[in-house]
Amino acid sequence: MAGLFSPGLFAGKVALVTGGGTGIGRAIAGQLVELGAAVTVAARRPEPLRQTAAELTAAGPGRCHHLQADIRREQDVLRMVETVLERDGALHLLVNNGGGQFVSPAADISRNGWRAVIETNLTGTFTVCQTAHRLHMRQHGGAVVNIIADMFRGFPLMAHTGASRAAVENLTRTLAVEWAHDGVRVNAVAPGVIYSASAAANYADGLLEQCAGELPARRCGTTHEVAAAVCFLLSPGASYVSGATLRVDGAASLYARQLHRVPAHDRLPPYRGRAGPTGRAEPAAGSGRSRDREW
Ligand SMILES: CCCCCCCCCCC/C=C/C(=O)SCCNC(=O)CCNC(=O)[C@H](O)C(C)(C)COP(=O)(O)OP(=O)(O)OC[C@H]1O[C@@H](n2cnc3c(N)ncnc32)[C@H](O)[C@@H]1OP(=O)(O)O
Ligand SMILES: NC(=O)C1=CN([C@@H]2O[C@H](COP(=O)(O)OP(=O)(O)OC[C@H]3O[C@@H](n4cnc5c(N)ncnc54)[C@H](OP(=O)(O)O)[C@@H]3O)[C@@H](O)[C@H]2O)C=CC1
Repeated sequence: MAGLFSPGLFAGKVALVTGGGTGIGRAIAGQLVELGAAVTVAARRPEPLRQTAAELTAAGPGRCHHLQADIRREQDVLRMVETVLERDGALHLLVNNGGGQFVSPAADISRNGWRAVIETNLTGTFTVCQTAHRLHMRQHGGAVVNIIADMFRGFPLMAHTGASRAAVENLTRTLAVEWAHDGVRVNAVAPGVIYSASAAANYADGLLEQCAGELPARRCGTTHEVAAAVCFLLSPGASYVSGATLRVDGAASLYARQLHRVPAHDRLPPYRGRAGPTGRAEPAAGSGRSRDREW
């Protein structure tokens, strides 16, 4: 992406990227460092964080620190934001990218599985936003980008992530209004199917490759394409953009194909009003059989 944004665009800016050790978060942190920011990447596993911070700092011209934190733990979030403020003296740019889910029919998601995803994607994102605002942005302004997902038509087989990401989109709009007078802009980026090592590993059996040929773009997105959108929203070029969701999906959210295919069935009989002259209901439209189930 070299050359897309002005060199030094984020010089003197302090950024925090959750989930910044891998995949999309790493690409976002990389572009911010390339544009001069002092970035902290935070997540649970220390090794990817350490490696990312070392590689990005070596590449410069900005620098990258790392910090272990679980966004589901309030104390971790407080320590994370306090550490950035103590070390770098400010927090101008926040990217809530840390998150995850698993593939499961809604009927089979355990209560704990549901809670794990909601607490990570929704409550974790809220806690980080609220803490960053309380400790710094309320007084000094800033820009926030929340990473969500393509849940605009629901998210069959990932109900927990669909619900949590839709909630974060709504939260984004609320915060954009509530925090406007503090000089804080809050936006969301909704990636479509993005090729990351984690996505490839978690969506097994070549699912991503299979998806690629069925997307309008005929390929998956790259982590760098998501990062470029995030950098735009964080930049002064987006100074009048707040409460928006930018879809980075090559039009996939407008296209019919989903992870889940509805099997052939005739379980949704039509309502036909009063029975006809025979007193008997007509057969269901489009079905050779009449199920005429009532409940
Ligand atoms: C042609 C177009 C078609 C479109 C097709 C689109 C397809 C691709 C779309 C891609 C969209 C998004 C992609 C990504 O986000 S990729 C990268 C994100 N990374 C991850 O999601 C990481 C993997 N996930 C996790 O780490 C976990 O799922 C979790 C988020 C839950 C992490 O929580 P935690 O570490 O706390 O997890 P625990 O192991 O403690 O489990 C907590 C409970 O959750 C249950 N669980 C966890 N994993 C699964 C699973 N795979 N299946 C079922 N249940 C799971 C676990 O059992 C615990 O519950 P119980 O105590 O009740 O057992
Ligand atoms: N790839 C895709 O197609 C899409 C991805 N997304 C979302 O974009 C984000 C990045 O995804 P991607 O880069 O593909 O996958 P990754 O798995 O590489 O990124 C998720 C990151 O979140 C971190 N994370 C997870 N749980 C927590 C937690 N409790 N506290 C702190 N950090 C946490 C992970 O690190 P660690 O496990 O060490 O904590 C990891 O670095 C995720 O939120 C993902 O759901 C949305 C739509 C599509």
